[in-house]
Amino acid sequence: TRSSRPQRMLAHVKRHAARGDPQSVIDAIDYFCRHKEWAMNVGDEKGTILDSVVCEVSPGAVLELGTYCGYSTMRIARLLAPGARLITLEFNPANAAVARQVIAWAGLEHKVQLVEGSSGDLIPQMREKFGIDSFDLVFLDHWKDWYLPDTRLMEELGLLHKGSVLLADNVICPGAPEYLAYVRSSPRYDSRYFKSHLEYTYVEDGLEKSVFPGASAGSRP
Ligand SMILES: O=C(NCCCOCn1ccc2cnccc21)c1cc(-c2ccc(F)cc2)cc(O)c1O
Ligand SMILES: [Mg+2]
Repeated sequence: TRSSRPQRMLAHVKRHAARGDPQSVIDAIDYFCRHKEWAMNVGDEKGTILDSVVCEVSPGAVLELGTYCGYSTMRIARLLAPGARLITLEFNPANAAVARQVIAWAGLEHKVQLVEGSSGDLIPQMREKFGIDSFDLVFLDHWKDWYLPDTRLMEELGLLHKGSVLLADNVICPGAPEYLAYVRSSPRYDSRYFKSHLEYTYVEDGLEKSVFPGASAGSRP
């Protein structure tokens, strides 16, 4: 049967990127998506904003919701300090299989734990299964209408601490209106919009960065 777009992307990576060189894998995917076939990676423009937030937070524990082909996974993992951990969740097994190979080609598999399944099922298992107490950074890039319920779930499970950062992709396109309204209105978050463009296009999109000031914020003194 005909190959999938992620499979063609992986073939392009293996042909054009150097093993063990994350930047060359990132560049190969950006080239593929800009000049051959568009794909929904966060991309180079929003990617530099992601990079700057990762460097600012210098997280010990990161959760990524939405691996897809592993592009943002690599952007984050290549900037992590030794010993820091990135857990990434992917719902689609075929995409997960491609992502594992992309991450391995970049030589970043020892920094990344890719878990297949739904965030709603896996987030409640973070402590028991992965020994995670809380996350310093969460990158939301999965189903856009799941951003808010999953954020509420992480709050309720105590997986966010004072200063935890939520960074959400696609808050304009495709859009996450209920999530945006929540993080921008809740006294529980200091939220800021980084205007950019939908990956590899001129359409507006952006990232919303929301800092969790602590569970007590917004409750009665
Ligand atoms: O849809 C998008 N991403 C989500 C994928 C499924 O994610 C499912 N998924 C992955 C883990 C996971 C865990 N639990 C549940 C669902 C879970 C997405 C879409 C576009 C886009 C923009 C314009 C268009 F014309 C067409 C598409 C751009 C993006 O940057 C995106 O991220
Ligand atoms: Mg996205």
